[in-house]
Amino acid sequence: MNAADLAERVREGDLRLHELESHADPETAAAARRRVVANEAGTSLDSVGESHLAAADTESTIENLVGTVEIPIGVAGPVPVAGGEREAEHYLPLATTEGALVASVNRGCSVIRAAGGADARVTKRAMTRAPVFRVDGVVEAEAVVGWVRDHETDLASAAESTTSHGELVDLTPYAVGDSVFLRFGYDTKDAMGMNMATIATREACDVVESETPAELVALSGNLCTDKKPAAINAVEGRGRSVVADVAIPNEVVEERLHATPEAVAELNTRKNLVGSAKAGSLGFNAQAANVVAAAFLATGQDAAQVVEGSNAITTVAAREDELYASVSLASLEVGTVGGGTKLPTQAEALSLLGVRGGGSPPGSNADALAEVIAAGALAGELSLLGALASRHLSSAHADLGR
Ligand SMILES: CC(C)(COP(=O)([O-])OP(=O)([O-])OC[C@H]1O[C@@H](n2cnc3c(N)ncnc32)[C@H](O)[C@@H]1OP(=O)([O-])[O-])[C@@H](O)C(=O)NCCC(=O)NCCSC(=O)C[C@@](C)(O)CC(=O)[O-]
Ligand SMILES: NC(=O)C1=CN([C@@H]2O[C@H](COP(=O)(O)OP(=O)(O)OC[C@H]3O[C@@H](n4cnc5c(N)ncnc54)[C@H](OP(=O)(O)O)[C@@H]3O)[C@@H](O)[C@H]2O)C=CC1
Repeated sequence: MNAADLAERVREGDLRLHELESHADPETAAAARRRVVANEAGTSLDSVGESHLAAADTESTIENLVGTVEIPIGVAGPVPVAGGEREAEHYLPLATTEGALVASVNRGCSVIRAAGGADARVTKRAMTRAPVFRVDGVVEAEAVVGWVRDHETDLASAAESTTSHGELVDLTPYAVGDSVFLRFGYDTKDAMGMNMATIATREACDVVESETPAELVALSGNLCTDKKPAAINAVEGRGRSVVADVAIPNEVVEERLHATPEAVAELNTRKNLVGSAKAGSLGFNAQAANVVAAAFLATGQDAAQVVEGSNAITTVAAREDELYASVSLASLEVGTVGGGTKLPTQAEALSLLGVRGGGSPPGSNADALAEVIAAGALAGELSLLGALASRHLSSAHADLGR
């Protein structure tokens, strides 16, 4: 059946919009859906439908497909990074519609290059899922928590039976009145790991329910915390915790950022530390989310997790001959397998960074991705701090962003 006929059957109530793939190939189904939706809205979805991405290749990333949205992608760099896993110098792909962003990160990368490169380290790996259980009260909560502490190995065996890659590395119980939360943390290797951690935790919950009086209320009890601003992620970390730093000779700061090291350091204290504290912000940084979001879109990460990616602290210190700068991203959730990483353009962006697919050893590609994003975030911080210190922010955006 062709797209027009399928669209007609949907309009007649004979087929539901999300059932089209059962009656036609994925491309025809998407075309029919476009017709129905565009017709109802009295608009055109021709641009949305003009895609290089084959509908069949979107499987397991989308439902009710109508096409694609295009986001420009630029590159900043190359940015030399001496990471825990590897030393590399790559262009960082950034997908954004904010004029001046790539120029800014590019300038920051040029500063990092002139300084001889950034160091970066992943300091923690733990993708978390925290189910919530119902108990009678505090006495039962104590008993359940005690049982969980005594049976961590059993729970790890149950959880790890669902995956050949994931490892349970942390299990922290929290009791609140008649609720018990168990925050499971997994090393998910090269996967961002949210599906993996959720499936594994479901298995462990079955054991808790069969061996204790606790009753599962929800597999996610929001203490995980996924896709919501939360202090627990900023403090304990989630996904990968990663730090990047650089020491920049004073003359490079003055030449490329048009500000003195002292001015940049003072600005960082007043803006990123004092200002953020006064605002009650979880992000003690200037624009880490800009780089995280643009890198996430380019490389097929889950965009909603930019929320956690913005949990970053930027520190800057004017030393005798150099400016020390660092960015610590507490909860950067990235993968090089799974999710949107397999889509062709996103996979190419991962290839540009040399981190496409599973790493050897497993986890090393996702570590390297986290480290280069952290170095990119550092570049963004340096350039924006420079622009603010030299009063160039508004003119830069007037020139490049409108
Ligand atoms: C715009 C610049 C970089 C000019 O900076 P400049 O030093 O005047 O420019 P330049 O022409 O001398 O070039 C210096 C370097 O910048 C890069 N560069 C320069 N132009 C380009 C370009 N067209 N395309 C790519 N790269 C570019 C490039 O690396 C170049 O080095 P070169 O390669 O020539 O040796 C600077 O003024 C700047 O970084 N401004 C800050 C802009 C910024 O950071 N915007 C980010 C978004 S702001 C936001 O969303 C968050 C905010 C601000 O609300 C958060 C908060 O509250 O703080
Ligand atoms: N379920 C949920 O609650 C949520 C899901 N998501 C979505 O979850 C998806 C991401 O989940 P995620 O678990 O990362 O991905 P996938 O569900 O795509 O699973 C990836 C699988 O790849 C396998 N794998 C192969 N090689 C490797 C390797 N080198 N390292 C790690 N795993 C490897 C693993 O299989 P095996 O385990 O068998 O070893 C792993 O489970 C995204 O689409 C995201 O949007 C986001 C938020 C919440």
